[in-house]
Amino acid sequence: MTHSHYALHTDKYQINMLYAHWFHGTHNQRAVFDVFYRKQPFGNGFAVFAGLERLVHYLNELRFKEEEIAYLAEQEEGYDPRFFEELRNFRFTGTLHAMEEGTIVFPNEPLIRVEARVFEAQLIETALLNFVNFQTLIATKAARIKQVAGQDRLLEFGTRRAQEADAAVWGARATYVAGFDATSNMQAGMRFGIPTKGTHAHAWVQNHRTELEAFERFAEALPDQVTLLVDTYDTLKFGVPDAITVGLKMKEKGKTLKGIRLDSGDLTYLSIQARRMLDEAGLTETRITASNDLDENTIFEIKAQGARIDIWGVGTQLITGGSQPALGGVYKLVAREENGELVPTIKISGNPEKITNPGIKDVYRIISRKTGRAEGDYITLHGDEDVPHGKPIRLFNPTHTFIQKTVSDYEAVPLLKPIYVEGKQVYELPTLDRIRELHREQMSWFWPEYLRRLNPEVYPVDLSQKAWDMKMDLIRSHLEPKE
Ligand SMILES: Nc1ncnc2c1ncn2[C@@H]1O[C@H](COP(=O)(O)OP(=O)(O)OP(=O)(O)O)[C@@H](O)[C@H]1O
Ligand SMILES: O=P(O)(O)OC[C@H]1O[C@H](OP(=O)(O)OP(=O)(O)O)[C@H](O)[C@@H]1O
Ligand SMILES: O=C(O)c1cccnc1
Repeated sequence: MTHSHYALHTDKYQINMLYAHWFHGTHNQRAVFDVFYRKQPFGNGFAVFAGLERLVHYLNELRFKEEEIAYLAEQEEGYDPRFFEELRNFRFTGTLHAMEEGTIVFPNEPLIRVEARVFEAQLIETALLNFVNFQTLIATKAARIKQVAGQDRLLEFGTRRAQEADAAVWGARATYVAGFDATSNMQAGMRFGIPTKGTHAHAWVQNHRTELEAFERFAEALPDQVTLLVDTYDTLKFGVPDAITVGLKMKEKGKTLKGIRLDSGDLTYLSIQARRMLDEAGLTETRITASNDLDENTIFEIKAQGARIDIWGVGTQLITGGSQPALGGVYKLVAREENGELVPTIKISGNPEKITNPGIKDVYRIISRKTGRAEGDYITLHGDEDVPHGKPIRLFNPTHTFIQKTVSDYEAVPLLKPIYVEGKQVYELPTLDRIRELHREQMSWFWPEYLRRLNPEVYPVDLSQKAWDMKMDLIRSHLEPKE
């Protein structure tokens, strides 16, 4: 979990490009990069942006230390030692705009825009994508689970199955951004102020002669926070009756058995039976938690079957991304310095969806004043166009341009916020609770058809006419034969 080697948390090709820029004296030229992704994760209609706080920590701490420089000096590339002087003075001095964490985001729009010396902008690519791709993926998975869970409580249980320690901690934070209620990870709790929850393992029961003895001793030790795991031997025959025995004894002492946890078998059937047994014993306040390889699909299914589950503990499928192990976010050069001016650049591909959107751009969310709902996201050229305020604008799909609509009477909400201006952090990181609130507000801006888990409608993300014209001009200039 150490952050001390942040500067080398990068790919070798970045160092080699830094070196080659330095070698040719072009390292101070400015460059602009956009971060975006192309394909929705999990077939979802949106993603939940996360990773900014980690990125800010990284940029603030980014320095080359002597031991890192010594390591670079050993490399087979044989870097000129004068290059290391440049690295010793390395600081992030660039300007960076980003979406706020918790924002609902869509493919092909800039989530982050980095404008810096190419020397800095190039180095940070790898770490930036590493943070944002992972955290955005996990926040999006959490949002899908939150959507099916409704008012039920959601606990993040994934640490033991996460892809190592950082993923567990920052992943837990990402799930909280998107609506989880608590985590079992104590470090995430302490560092980020996320509520923590815990029941007990099968080992506790196995460590006693009988299940009843195990339950009694656990309840004696933690009388105010007891949730008993009831499936070690036989859930309905022994586990629930033993829990009821303990719950009734606790009641006599004025205490409440907070809950039981089901961790195997048919969770619908077992929860219905367990609820009936608890209610018949008068333990109506005892809540039922379920766990066991759950995800949004099993939770949806189990709820639809009429299960009586109040709390869902979700681990593996959440913290690893389950069916989708990575978000394919990319970092693409959109402008470069030439004769002191920033000029747009493009990456052309045979696949129209892979052609990049050139130039320095802003993103606005167009909110209808009449409905309060988002009509589409509108990408403009920075500084080139008036922010559209009230004037009717035409939204057209950048790949399928015949799909168009005109929108008037709207509010244009800028989504890219200044985070750094010339190396100075100008954005105060919000509290995690504020981020959750922002996320909830944002969800309420969208029609349900864009948010649904299965076959969602595609939300429009459109280029302004000028941004579109620039793209077309650049494509033409690259594809026309040169004299
Ligand atoms: N009623 C249900 N409908 C759909 N899926 C369910 C239902 N109940 C449980 N599941 C899910 O079924 C999957 C596998 O459950 P299964 O019964 O095979 O394993 P298990 O109970 O853990 O087995 P074991 O008793 O060996 O531990 C889990 O992902 C679980 O969440
Ligand atoms: O199934 P997940 O969604 O990943 O949720 C976490 C799982 O981790 C624990 O099992 P494990 O077998 O590791 O330990 P235990 O002995 O406490 O059950 C817990 O009981 C859950 O089943
Ligand atoms: O508290 C729990 O029940 C728990 C925590 C982590 C993993 N599985 C279960």
